[in-house]
Amino acid sequence: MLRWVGRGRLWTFARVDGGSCHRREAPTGSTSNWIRGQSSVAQQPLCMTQKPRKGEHKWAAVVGLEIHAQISSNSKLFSGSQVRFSAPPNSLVSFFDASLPGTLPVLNRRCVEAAVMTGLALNCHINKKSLFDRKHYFYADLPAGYQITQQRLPIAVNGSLTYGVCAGKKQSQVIPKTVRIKQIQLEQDSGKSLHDDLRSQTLIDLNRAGVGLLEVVLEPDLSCGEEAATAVRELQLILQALGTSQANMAEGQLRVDANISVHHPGEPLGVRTEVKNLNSIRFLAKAIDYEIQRQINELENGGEILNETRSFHYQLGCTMSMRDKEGKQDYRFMPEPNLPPLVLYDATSLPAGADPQQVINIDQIRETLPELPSVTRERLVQQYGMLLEHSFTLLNEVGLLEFFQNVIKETRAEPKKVTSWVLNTFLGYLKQQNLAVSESPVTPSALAELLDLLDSRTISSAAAKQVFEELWKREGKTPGQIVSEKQLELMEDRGALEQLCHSMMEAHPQVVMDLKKGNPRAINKLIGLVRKATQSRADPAMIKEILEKKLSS
Ligand SMILES: Nc1ncnc2c1ncn2[C@@H]1O[C@H](COP(=O)(O)OP(=O)(O)OP(=O)(O)O)[C@@H](O)[C@H]1O
Ligand SMILES: [Mg+2]
Ligand SMILES: [Mg+2]
Repeated sequence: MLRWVGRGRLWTFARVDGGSCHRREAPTGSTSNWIRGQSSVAQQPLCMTQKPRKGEHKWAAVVGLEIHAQISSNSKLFSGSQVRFSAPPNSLVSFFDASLPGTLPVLNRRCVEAAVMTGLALNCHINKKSLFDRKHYFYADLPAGYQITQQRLPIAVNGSLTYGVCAGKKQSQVIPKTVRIKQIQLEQDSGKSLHDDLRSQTLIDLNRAGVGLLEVVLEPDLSCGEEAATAVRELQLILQALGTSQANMAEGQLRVDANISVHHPGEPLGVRTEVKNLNSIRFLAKAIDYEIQRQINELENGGEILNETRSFHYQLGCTMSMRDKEGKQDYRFMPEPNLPPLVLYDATSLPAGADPQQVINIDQIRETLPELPSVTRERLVQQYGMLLEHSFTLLNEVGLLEFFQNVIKETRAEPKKVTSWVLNTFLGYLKQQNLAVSESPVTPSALAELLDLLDSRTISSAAAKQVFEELWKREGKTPGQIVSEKQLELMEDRGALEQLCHSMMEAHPQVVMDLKKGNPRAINKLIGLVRKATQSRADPAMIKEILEKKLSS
């Protein structure tokens, strides 16, 4: 472990016991409910349909995001060191990553292909020639004193990202929105500083130093935390579908800087603050909404907004100033002298007889683009007749779409029935116990078998719920075994059911009276009583038919 003594000043290389360094826990938090309005009542975003708070109507908020996504690649952007999360500190560091003199960068082809693929998926123009620059700043986890990035001429520009925000009474309406993408640039990640406040020292881990990043810079088109959260979630799904980044925020593979300002509508944009390193979608939304409100309050009280960098304190739920009010940092950008321009080809420019191993062909990458989340949602709506908001839920929960598709493959039940069981019952149980899809005790095959039993009218839907509950107990029994052990088969004996209906009517003359007086709810009461008596084994439709016949005779 490298030790940085006296935070911010001197630093020396020293070896410390491997076990003495602890990863600072990244703020976690479920991202599962991100689309359903994250903001607390105290921090309502301006863009929502609720009544604005006092003073808010005079202000418009502007949000622009810089999103850093770690590229899924076996090795780093300019060195052959492995890329792996949670490896022992400083075990994945080449001489180049540690900036030893005389080492030179060698561009990783995979990272370039990932950037092109992401650019194409985000409707960007891919620059056939892009350049690398050095961005200088001093920090202990940046051993070279500069980061190689693409400031002057990035690999992709002028794209767009379309996402859907839920609205309406039950949030069941999906409003499509688009945010422009200014550029996507390739750059190196920095190392990690691990602050040990007890011993007043900072430990440096260079495993992350030099990992390839895609910086996606959005134009300031967003207007509140919820919009930002939804856009980032969509980008996350796109990156995961492309396989260009695992984009797991809890593991720091996707980090967001949020630039925020407020202004009076019709007037120029206000001064922006930048809230750095937000690594949970929930906190991103919270931080933005807090910061918007803070700026409004500040300006309403005669104060001014400083162009400063802030951090979000996720326990207190507020943003705090990180750096001095010294204006914009001078990064002393300069061309990277050790890297030539990055040249890409397409059908129009590919030299005849070019070795495919030596060139990167944009058209070829375009052909390998997989189905993107927006297309998957449309397909789900078309193929299975589900509501658009249901397709959103299926994609939002990690692994849920795959689970759904596996159930569909194995069951004869109608897709609508499968959708309802997966989204209501299955997801409901998962949420209640805070489990991920991969941790579910119920497998797709088990649910498919259960739905088949329901479809073939072997069991009633109430009995199916009972079977599901049993499956959830992880006792290793199949739905068929549970049904026969608990004798849950639908009651086929019509004579016995008629008898039961008869005695139930005799035992509850008041309900029968109510029914005769025209109270439509009374029949449900009788059906309920009969079903209870049969432990939900009787078909409610058959009970209803028998009762109606008896009542009219
Ligand atoms: N007035 C504004 N209010 C809110 N966001 C803004 C405003 N002006 C610009 N932005 C956003 O700020 C971000 C600027 O990012 P960019 O990478 O270009 O520069 P930077 O923040 O100065 O540099 P760095 O990469 O060092 O953070 C963009 O996402 C842009 O949309
Ligand atoms: Mg930037
Ligand atoms: Mg910035």
